[in-house]
Formats: sequence, structure tokens, C-alpha cells
Amino acid sequence: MRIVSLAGGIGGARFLRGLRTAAPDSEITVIGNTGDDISLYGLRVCPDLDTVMYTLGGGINEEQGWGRREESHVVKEELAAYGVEPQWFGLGDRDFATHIVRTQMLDAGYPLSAVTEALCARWQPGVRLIPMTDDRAETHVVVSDERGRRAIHFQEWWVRLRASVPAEQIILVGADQAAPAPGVLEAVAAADAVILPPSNPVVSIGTILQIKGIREALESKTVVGVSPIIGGAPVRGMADACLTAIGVETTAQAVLELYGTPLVNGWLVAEEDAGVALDGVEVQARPLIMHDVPAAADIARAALDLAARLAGGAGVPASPDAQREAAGTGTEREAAGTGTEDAR
Ligand SMILES: O=c1nc2n(C[C@H](O)[C@H](O)[C@H](O)CO)c3cc(O)ccc3cc-2c(=O)[nH]1
Repeated sequence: MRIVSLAGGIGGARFLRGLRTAAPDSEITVIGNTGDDISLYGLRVCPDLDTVMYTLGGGINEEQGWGRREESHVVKEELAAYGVEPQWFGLGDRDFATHIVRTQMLDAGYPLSAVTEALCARWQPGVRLIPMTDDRAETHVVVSDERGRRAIHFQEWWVRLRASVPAEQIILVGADQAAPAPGVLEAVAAADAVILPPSNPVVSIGTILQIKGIREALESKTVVGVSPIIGGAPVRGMADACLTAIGVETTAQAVLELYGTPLVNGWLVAEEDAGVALDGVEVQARPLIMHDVPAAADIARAALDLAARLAGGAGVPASPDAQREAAGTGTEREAAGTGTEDAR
């Protein structure tokens, strides 16, 4: 089975770990968000691509959801000792190596998609990770604060300001010149199912959908999305601040309408959002907290089952829960209860 998934950062990567578990024999292509990318200290940093690569490759700092585990910050401290700015972005020593290799290859003329393939050769994420574009397209945010009204890089708004200053506009700078990276449209065309993980609907999924041709290519496919909003709030991150910035309510209904039809054909919502509805979309309510990999795999399996039903296909073998539900003997999932509330 060929599956395509659009992914942002932490929530998307954790969902993809479940998707890989739920469909081990499928060919999964991940179209990664590069709007968060930033140039720092002469290096090109691709936070969402690295979060997917490290999470699926086993190198992620699990608590943070970004950056490497077993990390140290000697280079960051030395840069600070020289008074080099910015000091609000925490790059670790191991992580620096990724940005050095990436920048070296970009400077040698390799496109970001080739660089990403080379980095993934080491990490073996078990999916094909393609950046949404090889062109420069960065998310910038217009804010007004004591320094007046100005555009700042998304990372400064997200990390230094913690989105505490309202974003008056969120702009993907370079969107009109950016083309889908090689392989992106081909992967979508060949897909049996497309899954939208519970990534940030504005600055991750929404960003990818702004790249010329991607939304149109997806509209002719069977697409199932997983709501990133549960009971009116994002599980993690600041999707609410991003949705407010574009005048969209922070609800599972509003995000479904933001994606809209004909893009989305199926939509998974949490049980407390069971009333969500939109003409032309099959909505299914189920637990959506990714407590751990098995929980993420259950959600991914439910998304694939729904996609298969909508496409009229066979899909992956249904999970025991799905078989019980189909047989009408649906049993309440025992409240997982154990494990820490997963972040998204
Ligand atoms: O909140 C933070 N997020 C940090 N992030 C997360 C990043 O801002 C987000 O993952 C995405 O850009 C938004 O999804 C990093 C990600 C990287 O790949 C590399 C370094 C960082 C550093 C930080 C940081 O200092 N603080």
C-alpha cells in the first residue's frame, strides 16, 4: 500500500511513528514542512525535517520532541561567550553536525531534497522524507511590540516570544516562487491513501498546502485527516495562537472547514468533538491522545481503515478494535490511563 503523509514537527512525527507501526509493509512518503527553516550562524536549520528524521530514526530528545537525545551545548555556550546572536534558539552539539552537513551540501549545489535523502541514509527513518519544496520559502510573522510593527522569523515568534505577542499576519515568504520538490507530486499521484497527521494546521499542514500544485494534487485522492484540536484546545504547541492569527476558531470543526472539501474526505475527531460535521466528509470520533506508540498506531490504523472504506479498497488489516466496531460489538477502549499524557 502506498501512503503519503504531510508532516510538520512534533505531533506529526509522533503520529508517523504510529503510522509506520500500523502499516509496516506500506511504502510511506512524508512531505515535510520547510516553512520553519532558518539560517543561523551561517548554517541552514530545518526543524520539522529534523524532527521527523530524528523521531523515526531513534535520535530524538523524547521529552522535548525536537533536537537530539544525549545532547550537550558546548558550542552554544561558546557562541554566547562571543556574544553571537541569537542566543534564544537552542542548538545542541550533535544537532550542529546535521546543520553543518546540510549547509555543506547545499553550498555544493545539492537541492534540499537530495540533502535530506543523504541525511536520512544515516538515520533510516523507515519512510521516504521529501521537503515540500527545494526552494526558499520561510514562515514570517508580522507583530507589533515596543519596537514597532515588523515581520520577524516564525522561530523568533515561536521560540523567543512563545507566541505571546499576537501574530497580525502569518506569511510564507517565497510561496509564489516555490515549486514542489521532485517526487512530491508523483508520490501523491501514486498514493492509495493520504493522511494528514495532527500537525499544526496553519504553520505546518497549511504551509505545505500553499506550495503550488500540492492542494490540487491531493484533491483527487482519498484524504483522511486527524484533528489537531481536542475539546477546543491543541494537545501541545500553540496551534491556537496560529489559528487565532488567521481568524479561525480553535475547534475540530473549524480546522476541518479550514482544510475543507474536496481536500478532506475523512476526519478523525476526539470523542468530545463527536458533533463535528461537514457535507462530503465522513467524521469518526475516537480517542486521539497519542499516549505512546501503540496509541498512535491505533489512531493511524483507524485513519487508514477509514481511507480504505472511503476509497472502497481493502486497506490494511483492521485493528481488533475496528473489527469489533464493525461487528457492532464495539467495546469501550479501556481507558489507557497509564503513561504520560503525550504531547503533540
Ligand atoms: O521551543 C523551542 N523549540 C526549539 N525547536 C523546535 C522548533 O522551534 C519547532 O520544532 C518547530 O519549528 C515548530 O514545529 C528547535 C528545533 C530544532 O530542530 C532545532 C533547535 C530548536 C530549538 C528550539 C528552542 O530553543 N526552543
